[in-house]
Amino acid sequence: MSHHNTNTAADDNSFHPLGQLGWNSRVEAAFETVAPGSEHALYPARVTEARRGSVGLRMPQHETAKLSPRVRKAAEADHSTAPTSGDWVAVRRSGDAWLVEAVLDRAGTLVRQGVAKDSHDQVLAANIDAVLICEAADQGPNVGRLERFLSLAWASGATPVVAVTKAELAGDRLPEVVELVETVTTGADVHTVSAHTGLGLAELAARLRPGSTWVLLGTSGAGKSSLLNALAGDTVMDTGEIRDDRRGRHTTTHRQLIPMPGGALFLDIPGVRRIDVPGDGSGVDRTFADIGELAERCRFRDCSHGAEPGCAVNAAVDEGELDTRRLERWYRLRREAEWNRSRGDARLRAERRKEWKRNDRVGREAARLKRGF
Ligand SMILES: Nc1nc2c(ncn2[C@@H]2O[C@H](COP(=O)(O)OP(=O)(O)OP(=O)(O)O)[C@@H](O)[C@H]2O)c(=O)[nH]1
Ligand SMILES: [Zn+2]
Repeated sequence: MSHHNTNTAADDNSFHPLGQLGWNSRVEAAFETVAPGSEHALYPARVTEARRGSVGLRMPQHETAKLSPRVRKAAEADHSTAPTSGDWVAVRRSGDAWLVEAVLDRAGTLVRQGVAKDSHDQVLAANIDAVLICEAADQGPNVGRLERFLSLAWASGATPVVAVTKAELAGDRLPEVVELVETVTTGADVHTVSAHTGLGLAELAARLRPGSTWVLLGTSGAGKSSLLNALAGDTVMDTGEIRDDRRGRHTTTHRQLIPMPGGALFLDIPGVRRIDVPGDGSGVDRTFADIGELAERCRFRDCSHGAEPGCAVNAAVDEGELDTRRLERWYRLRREAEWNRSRGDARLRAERRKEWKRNDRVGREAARLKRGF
């Protein structure tokens, strides 16, 4: 397959030993903020896999590193600071082992909100530039699901790109499917592709800027693995049939940071299918930017788009420019985002209360010892 890169990298890092892993001037600057002040010799590395208490790394060779006491403690206090897939870290040698001394400042992060009351937000992937959202042409499309993936992607700070996969299976319905997808993908580009026929692959490959880091989102069976294999021109991921047939990984090496021929990288992170809307609501706002624009034209600044006069949102619905179902989904996702945030706040409050109680106890204990009884 040929690869045309229409976009040029902001800085050419192909000469750098870590250039193949997405090293760039931003990461270099982040590294420079921790390295000189350290008493140890520090080396930069990229996390490919987060495990319990340790991480898999590329530097550029594969290594495993444990967390330094400081990084471990910080992670215990705030889970979101734990090194995660895609993170750049500073490591040092300690005997035979590598130790993660610092997690470098992140750019885009894909965050899954804690679901249980006491669970923390989980950073699924760090330093991602783009999210490729896959939606199969023969299964809907499910626009509500797409909006959720888009909200998550926008909130990450990365650029979402939508792939309508398995295009050839939609037959005559394809234009209709793509049109429907486009009604909910304001601001995101849509590519119609087929891993089987090769349709649209060169155009999509052209989007994969060298050194950029991508994450795949999409429901099970959407064709993510097949698409990645087709883009790579190689079997880099197991696809549905193989998994079903052999109940094991077929690919020779399980690579979590998968290099594409053009120099882009795909982070393969397990368990990204369960999607909750990020609490800050910014992702939802970006996803529904079309409605946001309409709302700006309402007569009242605080219009609730109910029965108010001069409501531009309702006018758009009346004129058939805005689907009421999309409007309802916008309300629902905003409510969810709001709810998630308040829940997060409640959790923070509870944590703080616990900490105060602990400090109180420690203080009382110290006072008791001082009094000598
Ligand atoms: N006809 C056709 N089938 C496809 C295409 N892409 C993928 N498939 C099939 O769709 C099924 C699911 O594809 P996968 O690539 O495994 O899907 P996935 O999104 O990686 O699935 P999970 O790993 O479960 O999330 C497989 O049986 C593929 O062969 C395509 O372009 N055309
Ligand atoms: Zn209004």
